[in-house]
Amino acid sequence: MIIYMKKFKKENLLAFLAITMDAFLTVLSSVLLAKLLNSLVAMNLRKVMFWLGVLVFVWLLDSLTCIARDFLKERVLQLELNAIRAAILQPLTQMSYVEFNKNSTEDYNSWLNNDMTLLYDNGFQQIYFAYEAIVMMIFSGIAVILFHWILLVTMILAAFILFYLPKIFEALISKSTMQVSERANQALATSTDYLKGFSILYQNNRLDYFKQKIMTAFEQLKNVKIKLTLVQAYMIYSLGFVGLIFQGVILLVAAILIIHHQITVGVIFSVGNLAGIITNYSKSAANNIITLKATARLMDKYPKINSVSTDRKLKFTDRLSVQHLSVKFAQQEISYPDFTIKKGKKYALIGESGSGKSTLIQLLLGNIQDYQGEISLDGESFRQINPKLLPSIISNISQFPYLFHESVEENLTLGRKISPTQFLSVLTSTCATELVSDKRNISFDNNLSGGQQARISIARELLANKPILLMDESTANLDKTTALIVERNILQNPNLTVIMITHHLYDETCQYFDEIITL
Ligand SMILES: Nc1ncnc2c1ncn2[C@@H]1O[C@H](COP(=O)(O)OP(=O)(O)OP(=O)(O)O)[C@@H](O)[C@H]1O
Repeated sequence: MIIYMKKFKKENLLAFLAITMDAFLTVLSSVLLAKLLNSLVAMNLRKVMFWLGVLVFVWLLDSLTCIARDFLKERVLQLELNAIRAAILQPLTQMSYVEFNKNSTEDYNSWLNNDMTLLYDNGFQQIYFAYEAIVMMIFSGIAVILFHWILLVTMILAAFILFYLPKIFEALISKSTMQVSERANQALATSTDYLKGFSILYQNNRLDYFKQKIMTAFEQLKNVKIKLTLVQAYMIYSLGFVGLIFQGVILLVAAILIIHHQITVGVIFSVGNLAGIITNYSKSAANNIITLKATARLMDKYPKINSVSTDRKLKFTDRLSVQHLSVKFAQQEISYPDFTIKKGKKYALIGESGSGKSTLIQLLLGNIQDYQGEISLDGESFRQINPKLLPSIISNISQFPYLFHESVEENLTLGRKISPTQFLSVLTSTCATELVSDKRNISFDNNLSGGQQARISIARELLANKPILLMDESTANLDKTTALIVERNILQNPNLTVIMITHHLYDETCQYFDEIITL
């Protein structure tokens, strides 16, 4: 967290300055109370009026400082949180698909949302609160020494005990914070899962089950949150009690000093105030630091930036070969026949359901790395090639297109610069020209047919202009006439090497395949 605070040095400096100013003015107003009370004891109305005026001015200044403090703190807090979000996302832009899948999308979502709320409340805020507590105590200490050194010694003793007492609770709070983060992750994953599957449960009259599943996850979250609050409350209120005892002791010391004419009567007001500041802020500083330490641990789980460089450019010049390839899952082992995919040729991949067609696609994409046998690209083993490089030469069109809730155009370009000629040629070959003429700027919100979505996802991959194209039942959602046109255009493209999984080999397109691989 300190690293992120250092990133915004100037902004933090201003925020800390405003906090310091507020602490100074708060303590100053306490000291001024002594002046006011002493004037009252001396029955001097002019002086009372004067000190009251000064006090009101200090309060006004303090209110303005508080507005500035809140603004500056919030601004830097938001900058820091977004910098952490960027640091969570950065490694994702550099990792392989296998590494990305080590965590679920719900995990990532939870880190970017739930964890940021925890880091905001129990992390960064606590640093600013702790700093506020420390400067309050320092200023109060300076103010107290103006009255009598014995008061300062008593207050330091109180502050010391109140600061170290909460250590007893540290481990418990740390454990409870981690539990809250984990349960929040799980609740988010469950609610996302059941909300996505709402239509299935609706059709099956199982909406009670829908509610019950989501609520069970939130019940578990509720329990750990209550536990965390309870542990924090035990700490805060037991310390509060000890703090009150110390305030009593400090007032007693002040009373003894007044009786012995060591300090004036008016000081009692200020001492009461300053004792309150010191005891309250010393215990809250301890609480802030413990909560902060517990929360900072959250950041350990985020992926770190992988420093392996990926400067190498991968090329496909001749062939992709598979030899003695097999992959083991818990329940079964799938073995593949040997085959060679030659540059520019077209292959149909057929086989019964469960024979391993989609698994082969995942192997060729480098998304499964635990396999036996050999896959090689132009004679180089896949095991020697960084899997992150494979997407630069291989496109994959799945049977289940995913469209972002953006315009059709953005779904096609994904922010890439594409020449109008290439754009038009790809859209024509995928029978998708009408989509860009009519719906180019509409935002996708499940308002396109299955066939339209499929055509957009096919066009999107072709626009990437990569030499190898893997298709997993990609035209299954299209009517036969359109499917035939799209398939034929792809199969007739001499620049593409195509491996097409299909359950229906049409006579019309059969002639374009160079080989049929049967699993
Ligand atoms: N990640 C995995 N973990 C365990 N088993 C898996 C995994 N992926 C696939 N399988 C199993 O491997 C087998 C082959 O699955 P795959 O999806 O490759 O078949 P397919 O030929 O594409 O089937 P279909 O034509 O029905 O789509 C199936 O029995 C499946 O259960």
